[in-house]
Amino acid sequence: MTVVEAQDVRKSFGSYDVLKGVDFQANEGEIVAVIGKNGAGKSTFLEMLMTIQTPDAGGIHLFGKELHCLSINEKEQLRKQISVVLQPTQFYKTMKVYELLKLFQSYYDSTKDVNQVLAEFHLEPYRRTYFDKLSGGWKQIVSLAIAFMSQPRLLILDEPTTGLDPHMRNMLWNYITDYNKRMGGTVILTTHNMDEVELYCDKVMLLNNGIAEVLDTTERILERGYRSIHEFYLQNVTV
Ligand SMILES: Nc1ncnc2c1ncn2[C@@H]1O[C@H](COP(=O)(O)OP(=O)(O)OP(=O)(O)O)[C@@H](O)[C@H]1O
Repeated sequence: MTVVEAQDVRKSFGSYDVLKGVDFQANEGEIVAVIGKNGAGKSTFLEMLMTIQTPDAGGIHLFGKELHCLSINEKEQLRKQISVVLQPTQFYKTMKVYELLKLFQSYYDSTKDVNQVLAEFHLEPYRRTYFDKLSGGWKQIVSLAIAFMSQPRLLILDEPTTGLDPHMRNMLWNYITDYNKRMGGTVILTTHNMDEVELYCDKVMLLNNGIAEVLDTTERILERGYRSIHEFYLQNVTV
């Protein structure tokens, strides 16, 4: 089943054309990496899938529904099936880990038990720690635990592992791949780490000069003769 489909999506900020006609597709159960250099428009594209930005032209279908045609109410229903991990905002600072999970449990009307979530994510030692006092890695783990409170069909992650040490990165990816396998959930993420793309992602969209220059499986990209996804990136993206 197609979960996300974008056709000829365009977006400009002033005179700067960031996306010049992007085509994209993600199917149920796929882990898809959106890659490209700084400023390529990766976050802008993800924000459209999150329904917080609208394209200037082109269409986006989520779960078979064209976003442009939905009422506010229908959009809200659709958002319930999506979880996102963004950079945490100011308000997280003043809350303890347990309080944050409790808060999102009620926002999402989740049946998940907060104590169970704390145990699953090895967060028990930090339950009374203020979010702001956690290391960058644990902040990301808490953000992911929050995202999973709603048991989403689609998970969108903007640079989830940036700045994390190898163990924390590994832990985060274990949660993501486990969710993907257990629930058949679709994951779309941005990253600058090409090793992670090769290890964990089924599919890659390379954004370059405002278009999706490549949209293919990691397997097929490597079959073209690249020794790694890292090499593929370096050969296809100019500085
Ligand atoms: N709201 C906005 N107003 C004006 N320009 C914007 C806005 N949002 C993004 N941009 C510009 O659009 C371009 C694409 O930004 P975006 O954050 O999508 O890129 P990115 O590929 O995610 O980059 P990075 O890898 O550095 O995070 C950048 O030049 C950015 O400055």
